[in-house]
Formats: sequence, C-alpha cells, structure tokens
Amino acid sequence: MALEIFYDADADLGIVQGRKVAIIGYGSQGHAHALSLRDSGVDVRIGLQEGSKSRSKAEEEGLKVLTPSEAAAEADLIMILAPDTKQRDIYANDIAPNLEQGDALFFGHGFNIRYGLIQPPADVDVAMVAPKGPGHLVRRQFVDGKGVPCLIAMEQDASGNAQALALSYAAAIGGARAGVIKTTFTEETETDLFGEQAVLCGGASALVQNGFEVLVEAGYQPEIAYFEVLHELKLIVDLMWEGGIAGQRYSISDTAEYGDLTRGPRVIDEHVKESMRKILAEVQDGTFAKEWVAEDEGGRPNFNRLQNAGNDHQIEEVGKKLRALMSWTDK
Ligand SMILES: NC(=O)C1=CN([C@@H]2O[C@H](COP(=O)(O)OP(=O)(O)OC[C@H]3O[C@@H](n4cnc5c(N)ncnc54)[C@H](OP(=O)(O)O)[C@@H]3O)[C@@H](O)[C@H]2O)C=CC1
Ligand SMILES: CC[C@](O)(C(C)=O)C(=O)O
Ligand SMILES: [Mg+2]
Ligand SMILES: [Mg+2]
Repeated sequence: MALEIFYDADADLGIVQGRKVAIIGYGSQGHAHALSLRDSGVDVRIGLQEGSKSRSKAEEEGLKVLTPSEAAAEADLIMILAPDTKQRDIYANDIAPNLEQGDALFFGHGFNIRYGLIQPPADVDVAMVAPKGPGHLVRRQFVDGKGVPCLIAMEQDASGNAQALALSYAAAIGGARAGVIKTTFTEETETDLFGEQAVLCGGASALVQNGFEVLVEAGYQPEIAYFEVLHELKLIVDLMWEGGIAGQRYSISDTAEYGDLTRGPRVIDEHVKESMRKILAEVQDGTFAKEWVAEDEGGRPNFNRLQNAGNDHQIEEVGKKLRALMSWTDK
C-alpha cells in the first residue's frame, strides 16, 4: 500500500464539529480524545459504566457523563476507547441497540474488528483514529499546540465520507499537525501488537531485566546496574527518536559504538529474530488474540501472576529508591 499522509490543510474540521460524538471510556486515550475534541469545538459526551473510577475525572473537566448506552443513543459518532477486552460486551449491550443508519463507529485500535469480535451492520461507517503514542502524550502535545501522528483506517464506508470524517476527527485531536497516515485495520492491529510485544514493551522490559540480573548476579551493586541498564536507556532512546539509530551512534563514544556494532547482534541474534517471527505469526493467525480473550474471561490468573512477579523484581525496589533521589524527575 503506497504511503498516504495528510495534514491540517487536508482536513475539514467542520465535519466532526457537525457530529454528536460519544467517547466510551475515559482512560489514557479517552481523556485525551474527549478534551481535545471539546477544545476543537466538537459536541462531546462521555459514556462510562455506573460506579466507574473515571467518572469523577471527566466530571471535574465539566464533561457530560452518561452511561455507555445513553451516550451511544445520543451520539451519531461513537468512539470506543474502553479496554480492548471489554469492547465486545460494550458493543453488544450498549452500542449495537443504539446504532442507526448513518452513524459512525470509531476505534483507537483495530483489535475487535480485526479478530471479528465486533461485527457492525453494513449501514454505518467503521473507522479508526489511532494516535501513535500514549494518551497522556497525545493530550500534552495538543495543549502545547503540537500533535502526535495518527493512523486512520476505514473498514466500512457506508456514507461515502468515512475517510473525510476520520481525518477531521484526527485533526481535532491534533494528529494532523504532525501527520495522519492511512492504513488498514489489519495492518494497524498486527503491527501494533507485534511492536508492543516484541520490541517496545515485551522486548525492552525483558532486555532491561536480563541485563540488570546479569550485572547483579556477577556481584555489581544493584544501584549501579539500574543506572546502566534502565536509567540511561531513556537518554539513548531519546537520541534514537531524534536522529535514528545513526544519530544515536553519532553522540555516543566510539568505544560504545564499536561495542554496539559488534556485541548488539550477538545479544539480539538470529535466534531472537526467529522468536520475533513466531510472535508475529501468532498475532497474524489469531493465536494471541484468542489466548488474551480467554485469559481475560478466566479472570486473568496468568496476567496477575506475571504482573505481580514483575512488580516484585529487585529492579523495581532499587528504582523506587534511586528515583526518589533524582530532583529532576516528576514525583
Ligand atoms: N493506552 C494508550 O495510550 C493506547 C491505547 N490504545 C487503544 O485505546 C483503547 C483504550 O485503551 P486505554 O486508553 O489504554 O484504556 P484505559 O485502560 O486507560 O481506560 C479505559 C477506560 O474505559 C473505561 N471502561 C472500562 N469498562 C468500561 C465499560 N464497560 N463501559 C465504559 N467504559 C469502560 C475505564 O473506566 P474505569 O476507570 O472505571 O476502569 C476507563 O475509563 C484500546 O483500544 C487501546 O488498545 C491505542 C493506542 C495507545
Ligand atoms: C506501545 C503500547 C501501545 O500500543 C501504545 C501506547 O501505542 C498500547 O497499546 O498501549
Ligand atoms: Mg501502540
Ligand atoms: Mg497497542
């Protein structure tokens, strides 16, 4: 698929300003979309379950908070920003009964459409606006007059205007200030899951924990190990973010660069790449999605056990102590 990228000049903000938008969920992404849409002159209401922890946060911002079904009934553009595992039930119980011909159903991630957990009727637009960054950054960038790049995808174009609507929405949350790239639900879902599992979250966390363990097991002080494998990682990643891997290599010493060039491929070797290919295959053939949905339905025993083990790792205790000493971090 050839790259198609859009900016503010390509978007008509008036399109989304003419819609009644319901944001279902007010967490990381939900709060960012809702507040930025409101600040862009869009008529927004929030859909949250009775007793939701997020209700008071949305109300404190002066947003109208309804139940998900009330919000869906009032709106003609419904953006689902609840956890991926909850979306199927929210759709079946609260959204589907309130969908009317001409409505638009939006997603921030393609999981439920890609794996067939939600199957909307043919007479509504189905699109995605997925900022390529955490929600709190999406909001911070918008407030600073900037934006986080977004992906848009159109799964169903019942109105013939789904792309213009998605682009208008992306502009209203600041995405078109940075660039909005057209993709498909399949491409977004598979690359997002692969990226977070193999590199960004899974890969990086395991790399850091293993590096820390190797140093501590060899007798080095845990505090020194923490600085070397976790604290400095941000500084290196910031350089990569600014100038790519080549830019990062320009800034480090040539001793570090020689170690990078010769030792990096020994750590992340063909065996690791083969594991990455297997992880991608499990994303593509639906194995991961099936496992995660079953894990959630079963009360998340594995998730909770692994999360607790991660929280109890020595690196967390050392990090908490060291970060408390760092005057520049946000406490
Ligand atoms: N986190 C991120 O930055 C990114 C997320 N996404 C996607 O965005 C979507 C939302 O994820 P994220 O923002 O992380 O979610 P969060 O976990 O941060 O927030 C989820 C929100 O949904 C609410 N919620 C839970 N159950 C229901 C329900 N039954 N009805 C209505 N609201 C409910 C929660 O309320 P309560 O407080 O009561 O639990 C909370 O407000 C997902 O599809 C995710 O893949 C995409 C890109 C990045
Ligand atoms: C990298 C994690 C992410 O995919 C994201 C912030 O983009 C997510 O699902 O939270
Ligand atoms: Mg992502
Ligand atoms: Mg993701």
